Amino acid sequence: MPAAPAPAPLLDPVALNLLIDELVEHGYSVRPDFLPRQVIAQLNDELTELETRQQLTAAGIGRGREHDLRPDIRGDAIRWLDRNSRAQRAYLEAMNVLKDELNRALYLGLFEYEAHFAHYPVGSFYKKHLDSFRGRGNRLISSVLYLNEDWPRDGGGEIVLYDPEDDSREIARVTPEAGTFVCFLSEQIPHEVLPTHQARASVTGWFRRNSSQGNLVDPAR
Ligand SMILES: O=C(O)CCC(=O)C(=O)O
Ligand SMILES: [Fe+2]
Repeated sequence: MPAAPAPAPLLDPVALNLLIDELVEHGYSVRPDFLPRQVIAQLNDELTELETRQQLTAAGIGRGREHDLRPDIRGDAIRWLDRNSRAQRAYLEAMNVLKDELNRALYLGLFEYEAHFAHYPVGSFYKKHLDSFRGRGNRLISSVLYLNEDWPRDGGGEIVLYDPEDDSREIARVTPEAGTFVCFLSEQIPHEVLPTHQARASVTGWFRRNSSQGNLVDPAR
């Protein structure tokens, strides 16, 4: 019996290498069409369904006890991934492959990935921020996967990345088009989400290293 053809890898090895090179050289990477279209479409359907059923929660800022709702700073609604669908598992599997590659190339000692769906309603935004405070954070690499197909030119909602040395200097502006994957060094790259003129769907996640302080393990969220 002829051997069954090997399934296509979830991540294209060439794209993976480009991502690592860009991350090392610039501190960020932008990769279009990073995952199979089907996975993106299923994640988008799942998020639409969660939104329709009102299963998303207004996002806040700060972690643990310092968590606070601040609609003047961020206006998205989120839900953490729970591996409850095939698409989520495919996505998390791809992030696991990426984590191993990052560890191999950058010796980061990453061992955990956390991610949530995010829905930005029309008019919402996320003001300029860092995902991790210098020295204190354990989020090392941030990732965003966009889910909206055919994002219009005037749709707004771009992510803007800024120079770590001068946070008024824009270094990249990316349209949130389905399949585009953005990642960057959490402790270094200030970024923001510009006001969106369309409902905007994404999966945001972080590769983390868990740092214990005394007996306290950092709260994951
Ligand atoms: O959705 C994006 O483009 C970025 C979101 C973000 O910065 C965050 O959730 O921390
Ligand atoms: Fe962020």
